[in-house]
Amino acid sequence: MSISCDILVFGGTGDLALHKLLPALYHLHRGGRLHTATRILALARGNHSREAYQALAERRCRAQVARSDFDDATWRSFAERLDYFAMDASQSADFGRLGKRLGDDAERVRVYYLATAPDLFEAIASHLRIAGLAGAKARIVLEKPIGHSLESARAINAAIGAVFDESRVFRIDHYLGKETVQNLMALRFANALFEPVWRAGHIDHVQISVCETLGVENRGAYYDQAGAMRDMIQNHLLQLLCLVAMEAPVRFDAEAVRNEKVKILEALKPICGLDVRDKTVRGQYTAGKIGGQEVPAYYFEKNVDNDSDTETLVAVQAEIDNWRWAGVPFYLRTGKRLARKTSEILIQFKPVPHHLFGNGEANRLLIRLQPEERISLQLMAKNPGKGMHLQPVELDLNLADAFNKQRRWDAYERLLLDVIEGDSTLFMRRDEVEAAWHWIDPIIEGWQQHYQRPRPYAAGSNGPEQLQSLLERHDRAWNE
Ligand SMILES: NC(=O)C1=CN([C@@H]2O[C@H](COP(=O)(O)OP(=O)(O)OC[C@H]3O[C@@H](n4cnc5c(N)ncnc54)[C@H](OP(=O)(O)O)[C@@H]3O)[C@@H](O)[C@H]2O)C=CC1
Ligand SMILES: O=C1O[C@H](COP(=O)(O)O)[C@@H](O)[C@H](O)[C@H]1O
Repeated sequence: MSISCDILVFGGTGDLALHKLLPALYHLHRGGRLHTATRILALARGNHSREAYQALAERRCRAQVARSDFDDATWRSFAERLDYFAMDASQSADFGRLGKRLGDDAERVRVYYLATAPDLFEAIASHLRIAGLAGAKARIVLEKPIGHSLESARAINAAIGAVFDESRVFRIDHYLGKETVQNLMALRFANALFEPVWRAGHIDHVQISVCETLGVENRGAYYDQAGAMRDMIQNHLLQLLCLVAMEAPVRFDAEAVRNEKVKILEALKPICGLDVRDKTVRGQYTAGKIGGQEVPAYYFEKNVDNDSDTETLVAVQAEIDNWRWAGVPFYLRTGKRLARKTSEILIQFKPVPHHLFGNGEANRLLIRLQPEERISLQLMAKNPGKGMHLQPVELDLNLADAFNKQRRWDAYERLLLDVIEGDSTLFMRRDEVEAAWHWIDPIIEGWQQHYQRPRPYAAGSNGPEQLQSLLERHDRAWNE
């Protein structure tokens, strides 16, 4: 059981809080992982009574949690922890009221989870300090994206850093909480097999894909300002790239792991000016069909500008200028309203130096994060019967089966527990976030300078033609 604390969720009536955070806290409660004295306080401007908020939370958790994991008695005991406080987080005076509500127990651990738009982050940190609520036992959790550029990220980080020292700042990237993402570290650093071939001499290229069938749902106002580059590449995909490419940390702790990740981000070869034409693809979905249902074009989504040139798909050919990876392309791709939902990492090895048995295919290691968690290694094997006819076969590990179908933790469960326990290994450090923006900003500027408008692609398709040509021109193809 973890330590006793107050978890305060700013933006407690929002989509993230109701869809992800509360279900994760419910699971932690159900698994006996929350201290009996831990309380959860949701904060937002709307006027809700405690009972009304609990009813709202119950409705959303019921819809989110698997039926077999939800029962009324557990919900009632969870709801006892749950309360609501109406306040405007932009108003300093409201933090005085909050302080009174919390009482003054300087020894109590407080977790402030900012599930609001990032333009409130600076004000919330400063108001917490003024109200005397940011003492040594307080921690702050920031949702991605941290800002919309290097400059704005620096401003947010500086404002937060003026109130909370870095060890108490938890910049969340929920991809780092996914089991298979952590398994990537286990695969690389707990097995001797891969290390000797995990380098330029043996690897032809790497693909990192996060493809979604969802559109922007009800997040049009945010997404139209952000686009796929800021929403996904700047954080989730670059974090995956770091885990694939980093050197083995000397210890599995926050500083050692993050030191190695930041070295990779700093070694990313800049993509500037006209490079964007050769090394990136932007797309935007038009009307189409997903699962047999008609869906509208992006520019007809709620709260999206009718003339929007925001990208809903991006692909980038990244390169890492260091000894291990020089010359190996890392193809990153993410998009909404694509034909299928899948998140995966493909390591494409080079072919054997001499083909003894005619043409064979090169080995590939596929690490699938979603929808199922599996690791499969494609090897060449002999077809039964006469002659040496080879065929690719899969050595396939389904992680759910390997662990007796134990319930897989949702990323937010793992990460919330880490925050409560004060372990920031799976969170982004300030310099990582800034190094990522340092690489992203010139690409976005290049698009603006060279008027690189997004290419249209039909919802339910595999993306625009240019997505395929990014690889085809080097005789490669996306794993479909
Ligand atoms: N939704 C998701 O799955 C994900 C979201 N994120 C990030 O999390 C953040 C929140 O996203 P999301 O939940 O979708 O957003 P929503 O718009 O659904 O929720 C925003 C929340 O903030 C509250 N709020 C807004 N202004 C104030 C204020 N001045 N004082 C107090 N509360 C306020 C709103 O309530 P009220 O208006 O009543 O005050 C509401 O509870 C964003 O930065 C987003 O990028 C990150 C990853 C995934
Ligand atoms: O952070 C975000 O992630 C989701 C995708 O997350 P997943 O766990 O479902 O793969 C994405 O839909 C959203 O736009 C983005 O903000």
